[in-house]
Amino acid sequence: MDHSYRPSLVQKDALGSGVLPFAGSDLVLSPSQWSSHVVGKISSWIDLDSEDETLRIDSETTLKQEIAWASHLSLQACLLPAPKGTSCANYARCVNQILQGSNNMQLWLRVPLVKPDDDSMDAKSVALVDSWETWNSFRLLCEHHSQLSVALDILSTLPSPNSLGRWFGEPVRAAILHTDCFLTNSHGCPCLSKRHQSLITGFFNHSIQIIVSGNSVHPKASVDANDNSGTNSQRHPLRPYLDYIGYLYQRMDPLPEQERFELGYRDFLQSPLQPLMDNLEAQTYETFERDAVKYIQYQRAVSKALLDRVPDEEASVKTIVLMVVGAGRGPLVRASLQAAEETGRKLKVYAVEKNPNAVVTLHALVKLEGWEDTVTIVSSDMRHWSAPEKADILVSELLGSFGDNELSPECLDGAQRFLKQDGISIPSSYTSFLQPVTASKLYNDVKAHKDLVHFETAYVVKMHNVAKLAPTQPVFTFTHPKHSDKEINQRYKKLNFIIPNDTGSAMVHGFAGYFDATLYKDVHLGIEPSTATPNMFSWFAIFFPLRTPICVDPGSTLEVHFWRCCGSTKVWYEWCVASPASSPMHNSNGRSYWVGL
Ligand SMILES: C[S@@+](CC[C@H](N)C(=O)[O-])C[C@H]1O[C@@H](n2cnc3c(N)ncnc32)[C@H](O)[C@@H]1O
Repeated sequence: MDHSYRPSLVQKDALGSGVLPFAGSDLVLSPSQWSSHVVGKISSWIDLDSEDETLRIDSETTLKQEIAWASHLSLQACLLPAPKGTSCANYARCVNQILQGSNNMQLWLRVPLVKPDDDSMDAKSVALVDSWETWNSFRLLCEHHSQLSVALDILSTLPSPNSLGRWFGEPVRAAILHTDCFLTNSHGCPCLSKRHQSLITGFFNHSIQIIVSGNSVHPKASVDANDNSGTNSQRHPLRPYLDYIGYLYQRMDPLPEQERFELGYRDFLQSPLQPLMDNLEAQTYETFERDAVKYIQYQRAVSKALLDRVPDEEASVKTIVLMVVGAGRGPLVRASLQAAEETGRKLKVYAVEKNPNAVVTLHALVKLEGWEDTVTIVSSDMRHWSAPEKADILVSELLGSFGDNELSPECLDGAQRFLKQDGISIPSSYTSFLQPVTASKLYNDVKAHKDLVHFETAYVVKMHNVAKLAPTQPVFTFTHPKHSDKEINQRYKKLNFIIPNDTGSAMVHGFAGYFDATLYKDVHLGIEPSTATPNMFSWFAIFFPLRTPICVDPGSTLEVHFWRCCGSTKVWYEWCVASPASSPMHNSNGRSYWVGL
C-alpha cells in the first residue's frame, strides 16, 4: 500500500471516542452508546463521496487507494457513494476486487431511502429509481458479499411502512439523518415527525448506527451550540440534533427480561432438536420447564377436558385415566395433577418416556412429591408400549417450531392404540404456517458453509433482522385422534403469496415457519405471529432457506410448494419456488435434512 497517498477526505470520529475533531463534520451515534444490551460497535468510518466530486467511481485506482487508506487508519467501514447510471458495473467490478482482497473493511453502499412511486413522495425528493433496486443490483453484482452493507440517507419524506419494512431484512448498518429532516418544536429546537421517530426506534432495535449530517438549520440549536458560558463552548453545532436522537432512545421501553435473555440468539441458526432419535439433555429440559406459560395453557386444557368428561355428580366416584406421553422430567404430569385438584376430579396418571435419563429424574420427582399412588412411570417408546388399560385423555407435547417437525404425528399414531374410542387428545390439532422473508444475514450465514447440505436444511432461529414480505399462510394440519387408519402423514401444499404493491421489489431469502396448536376447544398455544401465545419462549421460528434468493416484484405472486415426506426410517420436507422464477427442488429424497424415526 502506498502510505504517501492521503485522500482529500475527512476522517470522521465517533462521538464515543470523546473527540469531536472537525467542526462541521457529521456526528455519529454508535449503537454501543445507546445501551449495553444493544450489540455492535462501529467507531469510525470514512466517507468516500468527496465533497469536490473528484472521486470518480469508475477509477479503480482512486477507489482502491481510498479504501487502502481507510484500512490503514484501522477504520471499520467505508461509506461508498451510490453508483450512478451506467457506471454501476464498473464500480461493482472494482468493489468486487477490493472485497476479494484480504482486508476486512466493511463497505457500506450509501443510498437514499426513497421509493419513487409512493403516493407520499413529493416531486423534489423523487429519485429516478427505487433505491432498493440500486442496492439490489449492486449486491447481486457482488454476489451477496457479507462485507457489503447499506447506509441509508434519510430524507424529509418517507416511503410507505411496507417499503421501509423490507430494509430491516437487509444488512443496513447506518442511517444518515439530514438536519433538514428535523422539524422545529415550540422551543425552537429540533424534533422529528411521528413517522421519523418510529423509524429511528426501528433503527435502534436493529442496532443501526445513526449519523446526523448537514448544517445546523435550527437557530435555537445554533445559539445553544455557540453558547460561550463555559460548558457549551466545545459543543458541536449538530449536538442538539444528536441529543434529540439520544432522547428518543431514552424514551424507549426497556426490553422485557425474556427478550434480553434471548439477545444472544437473535438471527443465530440452530439445528432443530431430534427428540425422537436423540435423547434430550438435562439443560434442554430445564429450559422447557422455565416456560410457565406453556404449562398454564396445558393445565387449562386438561381442566376443561376433565370437566367435560366427568359431570359434577360423578366427580367423587369416577377416576379418569390420563397418560402423559413424552413426559420428560414431569412438568405435564404436574400440570395435569394441578388441573385435577382445581376441578375436583380424580386422576390416575401414566407417565411414558423413552429417555432413560429423564426417567431417572421423573422417579425422583414422583417420590419427592409423594405421587406414588397416582402416577405410574413407564420407561418406553410410546409407539411400542403395551398399555395395561386404555386412556381417557392423552396429553403430549411433541411439537417443533413447525408443528409436526419433531414427529408428533408419527408418535401419536403409536399412542392412539391405547386411547379409548371416545378419548381426548391434548393437543387435538396443530397447523404449520409459512411466510416469505428477506433475511440477508441468515442467507449469508447459510452460504458461509459453502455446501448444498446447509442450503437444504431447516434451522430454528430467533428471527430479528428479517422482513416479513406477506402474511403467513397455513401449510399442514394434523388432528388427533385420527378417525381413520387410512389417513397418512404425508402432505403436500401449494401456496401463493401476494407481495403488497406498496412494498416495492424485495428479495426472498427463504421462508419463516411457525405453528399453532389447539390443545382443547378454545385453549390454544403457538408462535404464529398474529395469534402467538404471549410470553411463551419454548419455541423460536424455523427458517427454510433458498439456495438462490428470488427477487419479487410489487403485486406479484410468489408460488411455493412444500411437501412432507415419510420413509421407513425418516421424515423430511422438500420445497421449491415455481414463480416468479423456478428454484431448484430443495432436499430431494431428504438427501440433506431429515428427522429420524
Ligand atoms: C419436547 S419434550 C417435552 C417434555 C415434557 N413434556 C415437557 O414439557 O417438558 C418431548 C419429550 O417426549 C419424549 N419422546 C419423544 N418421542 C417419544 C416416544 N416415541 N416415546 C416416548 N417418549 C418420547 C422425549 O424424550 C422428550 O422427553
